[in-house]
Amino acid sequence: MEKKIVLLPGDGIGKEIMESAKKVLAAIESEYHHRFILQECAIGGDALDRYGVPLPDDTLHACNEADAVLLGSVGGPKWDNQPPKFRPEKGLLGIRKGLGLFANLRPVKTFPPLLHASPLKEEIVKDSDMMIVRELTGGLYFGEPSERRNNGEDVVDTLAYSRHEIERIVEKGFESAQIRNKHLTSVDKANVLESSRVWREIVNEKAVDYPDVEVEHLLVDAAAMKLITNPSGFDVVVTENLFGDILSDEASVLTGSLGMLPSASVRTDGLGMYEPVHGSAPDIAGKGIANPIGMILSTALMLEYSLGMQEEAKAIESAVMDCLEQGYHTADLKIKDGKQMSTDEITEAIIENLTTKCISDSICSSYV
Ligand SMILES: NC(=O)C1=CN([C@@H]2O[C@H](COP(=O)(O)OP(=O)(O)OC[C@H]3O[C@@H](n4cnc5c(N)ncnc54)[C@H](O)[C@@H]3O)[C@@H](O)[C@H]2O)C=CC1
Ligand SMILES: CC(C)CC(=O)C(=O)O
Ligand SMILES: [Mg+2]
Repeated sequence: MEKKIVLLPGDGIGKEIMESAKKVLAAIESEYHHRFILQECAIGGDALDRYGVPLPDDTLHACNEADAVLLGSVGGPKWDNQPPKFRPEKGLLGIRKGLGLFANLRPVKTFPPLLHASPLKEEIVKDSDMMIVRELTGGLYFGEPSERRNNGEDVVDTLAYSRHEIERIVEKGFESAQIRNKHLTSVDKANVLESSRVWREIVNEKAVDYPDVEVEHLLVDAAAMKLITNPSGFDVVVTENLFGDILSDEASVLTGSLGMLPSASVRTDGLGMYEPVHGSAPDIAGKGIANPIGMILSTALMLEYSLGMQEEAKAIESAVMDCLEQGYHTADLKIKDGKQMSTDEITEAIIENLTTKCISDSICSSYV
């Protein structure tokens, strides 16, 4: 198969982990005889430095023409004092909105070899397996007005949603629950926010169309607590943009590191942008120690969801698991034994597992 993929490395460790994704894609190409046409484009601070804007038109155009998009991460202290329109994060928000990627799917599943790497007790984290379905193109991150007033004495941000925006993400949540364990937790702040009360009404209306799915409503503060006291009680979580952003970073603690979590940002026609959950990690950027697993698993999600390569995606996931079982890990995972590796070393270890598995299982031959 021939597929066109746009790569948006971005800033900080985004550039480093994108190199890992490229190596994994090259291994998949050679093992499965595919051809990936890769086009690298600028976004975030990198785009600001090179073109003066965080999302150049050419980048958006290239992404629209592609079969899928892979993103590293954006942002960093260098651009923190830019005016709002010229912050790297505006580039990320702009590409999500520009491509209409309204649903951000963030799977959170613990890895058996890493149960002891979580700061939470092993018996608490051990059966965690959830999908956070986060609304991605509405809410506080996009609402207008968003500005300082009266010489900075007052400030306003706006949380706005249309019925349509809520309906489509809630439907995505129900659909995801139907193919998983048929339990949907809708997270809101309906005791305070009008937008949450409408959200809750829409969830209850939609529930009629999905009688096989059990629905539960949780206020976001209680959800944050339950996420770390009883994480295995969640199957699918559907929530608005800001709550989903915060809860997914919190949920990453179950796996041992924020660097482990992948995500898929999708719309209805199959185009998707795939990105790790974490940011550009300026504190470790340039040291060669970033954990590339969230990025590599995002690459697997891209193969599965946008490129129709389920077998290849499984091969990557199982190579990652093998690597963790062999005791290999990066410095962010607090593990006493095992072997600590750099970004490049662990990428090579994953690729070694991928290619060895391909040869020994002969799973690739059917794709020749
Ligand atoms: N999707 C994106 O591009 C996102 C961008 N950001 C941006 O990233 C910049 C830094 O934000 P922070 O709050 O520091 O969040 P962050 O997610 O970049 O880092 C938080 C902590 O997790 C660690 N970490 C994150 N990913 C890691 C990895 N793969 N391997 C090892 N350790 C990892 C970092 O070293 C840091 O200690 C900001 O400019 C922010 O706006 C933040 C979140 C998402
Ligand atoms: C940098 C933000 C715009 C987004 C974020 O933190 C995220 O999508 O996880
Ligand atoms: Mg975030």
